Amino acid sequence: MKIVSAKVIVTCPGRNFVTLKIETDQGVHGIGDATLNGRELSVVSYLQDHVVPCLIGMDPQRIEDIWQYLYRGAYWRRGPVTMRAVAAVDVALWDIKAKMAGMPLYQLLGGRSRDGVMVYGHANGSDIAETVDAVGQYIDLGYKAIRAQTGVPGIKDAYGVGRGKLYYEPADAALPSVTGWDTRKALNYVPKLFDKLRATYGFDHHLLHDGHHRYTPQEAANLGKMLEPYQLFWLEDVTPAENQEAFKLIRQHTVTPLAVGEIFNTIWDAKDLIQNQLIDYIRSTIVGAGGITHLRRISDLASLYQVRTGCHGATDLSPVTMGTALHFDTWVPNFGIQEYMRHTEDTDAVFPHDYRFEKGELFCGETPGHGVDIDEELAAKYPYKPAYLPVARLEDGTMWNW
Ligand SMILES: O=C(O)C(=O)C[C@H](O)[C@H](O)CO
Ligand SMILES: [Mg+2]
Repeated sequence: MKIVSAKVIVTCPGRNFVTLKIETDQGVHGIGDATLNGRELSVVSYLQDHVVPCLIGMDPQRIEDIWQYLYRGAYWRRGPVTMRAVAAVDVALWDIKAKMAGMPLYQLLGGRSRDGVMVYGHANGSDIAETVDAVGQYIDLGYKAIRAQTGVPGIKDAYGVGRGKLYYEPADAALPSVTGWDTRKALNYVPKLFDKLRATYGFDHHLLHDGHHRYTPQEAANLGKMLEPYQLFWLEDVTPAENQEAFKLIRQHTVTPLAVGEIFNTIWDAKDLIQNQLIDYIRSTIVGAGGITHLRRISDLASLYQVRTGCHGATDLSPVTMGTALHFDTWVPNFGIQEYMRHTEDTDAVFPHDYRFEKGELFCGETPGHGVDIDEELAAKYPYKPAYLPVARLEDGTMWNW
């Protein structure tokens, strides 16, 4: 069996997506997601110019060997661009293998560990009252777990506050828009949100919050401690994870569960945090961390330390990643939760899929493969549009972490 073509498809049905379609001499094709939000074309070039020429003629059944070829063989390892390209190939090959076997992907991974996959949605509002209402709407939709982000008085365009109700899309301008940040204001305001949420809705639902890399370790520890009475499911990315020692300080001061890893690319980014039991949930997902082949290694390491998975699932991860992640979540023994930001109708039409939402859970389908395809004719109607993630500055103009 041979790979006869590998095509990179860029489409923007409301936001940009990069998709790799691999075709075989047996007429079976597979697709993988390669989207890197705000830096999409770098992965397009990596794939088109440097990966596709190597793939033609290879045996698509040799998933592990091709993974090693692309990872070791490049000499330059890791990084978001490389690992997204590797992920796209890997997922397309798993899709092909599962189609050839006539099985939904979760069966190939080892079969079902659960019926449905608990997801969390994103509730947000410009202030506490609006966010409390938004959380109520998610509860009404049947969600069991909800991430709550609020605008903070005095902070311009605080992280996580969208414009529509169920949709949130931060990559919104042809050049990065400038948002603000003020830790003091956030530390005074965010705990009040969770106080109000628990007073309004009680403790039956899981609540989550994303610090989006904004706090110093000491501030993060303080926030975690202040949030303890509200029993969060997790506090995410509360400080940047480049310096993983920082998490020791946070851990010493709070029992609020910690989640990290949506910007990690490999097991090497996560290894120390996991082995030192400094986090409770690992956020890496299929497209970010080298596909099924590599994410499986990360989750196996995590399982040794009772760290559970919490795959990233923002809108910049295409339905291909979502569908694949759901097969992974359905199998993975140490599953925690899956993030679920809904895609727009236009996106869903470009990527026909068989997963479905019901009562706070997502269910992968039984179609052979990962259950997601691309309508190339429709995709061609939505040409690429430059769109950047915002940047953040403090009040005095200092650059901060968005
Ligand atoms: O979904 C989350 O938790 C995020 O932090 C979303 C990220 O900002 C988004 O994926 C960036 O592209
Ligand atoms: Mg996040």
